[in-house]
Amino acid sequence: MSSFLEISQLGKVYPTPKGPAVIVENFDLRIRKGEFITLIGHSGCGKSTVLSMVAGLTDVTQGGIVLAGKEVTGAGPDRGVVFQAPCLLPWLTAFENVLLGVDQVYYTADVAERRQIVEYYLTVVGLGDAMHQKPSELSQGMRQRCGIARAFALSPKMLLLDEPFGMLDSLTRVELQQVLIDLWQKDQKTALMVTHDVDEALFLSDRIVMMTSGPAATVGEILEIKFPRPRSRKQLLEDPEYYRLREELIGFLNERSHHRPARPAPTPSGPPPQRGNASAFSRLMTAFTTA
Ligand SMILES: Nc1ncnc2c1ncn2[C@@H]1O[C@H](COP(=O)(O)OP(=O)(O)OP(=O)(O)O)[C@@H](O)[C@H]1O
Repeated sequence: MSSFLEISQLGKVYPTPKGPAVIVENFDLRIRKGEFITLIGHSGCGKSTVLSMVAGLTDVTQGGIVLAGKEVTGAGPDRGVVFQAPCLLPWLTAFENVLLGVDQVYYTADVAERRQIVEYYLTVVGLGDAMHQKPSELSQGMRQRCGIARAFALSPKMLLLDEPFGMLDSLTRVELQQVLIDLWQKDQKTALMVTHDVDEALFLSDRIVMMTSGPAATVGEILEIKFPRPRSRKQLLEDPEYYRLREELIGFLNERSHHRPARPAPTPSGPPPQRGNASAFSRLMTAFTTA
């Protein structure tokens, strides 16, 4: 398979007062152009650390990352990052926040073209009527819509999303999953996203990468999600295959993620998962039935 992103033998060791903590070890993953990959695993296993190394925001201790044939050595506009909370500048409007990056990336385009790009993405994410409001005048969901618009407007080669819907209520979460996947499909982006939510992963992904629990977390299993696109949530929930895949994911998270050789390391194991998978499913079902 030809890879767009190649993560090879990736490792991360953090210095701690008790000595070096091996967080991620021998993490190998190849992602094709246009794929949507989610990373799932127990809280504290190292998902964000992997994403952050791909974003170039955290140094790599071992191994390497190659994006579109070029080694990742730091952050850059070829990777659009969306975090749980979209760091917007509070004194600028949503429009100006997105324009800030667009001005840098499309510096050869004229002003009207740049404004058109910003307006287009803010409208597509549903902020057409609120684009001239400041972050303090926007709801959490609207701010996250702005963060998504900003990431896509910069036309990155790859989208990196770290639990982008983690702070949203279930209805908004479901709405924004749809916004994200529609944009991803339209712009034909390659995406790597961290999530705790198995239903979110099943709805969005081409493949779900299950990470083993730390210390020294790595790729445990990879699940292929072959539901046709565009996906309808209703159809997924009526498909027995959905529940089989869901069982497999939960089974891995409950048991198999721990079944790896014990490795003495000075790091404490992470805290228990913040969101139970069963409750994530209930939230999704509630969102459906109340939508
Ligand atoms: N700068 C750092 N220095 C030392 N340890 C760190 C640092 N950053 C993260 N860690 C540790 O690395 C481990 C993995 O953290 P990370 O945030 O990548 O996990 P995660 O799987 O994304 O967690 P969650 O699902 O809770 O967001 C944790 O034990 C964390 O405490």
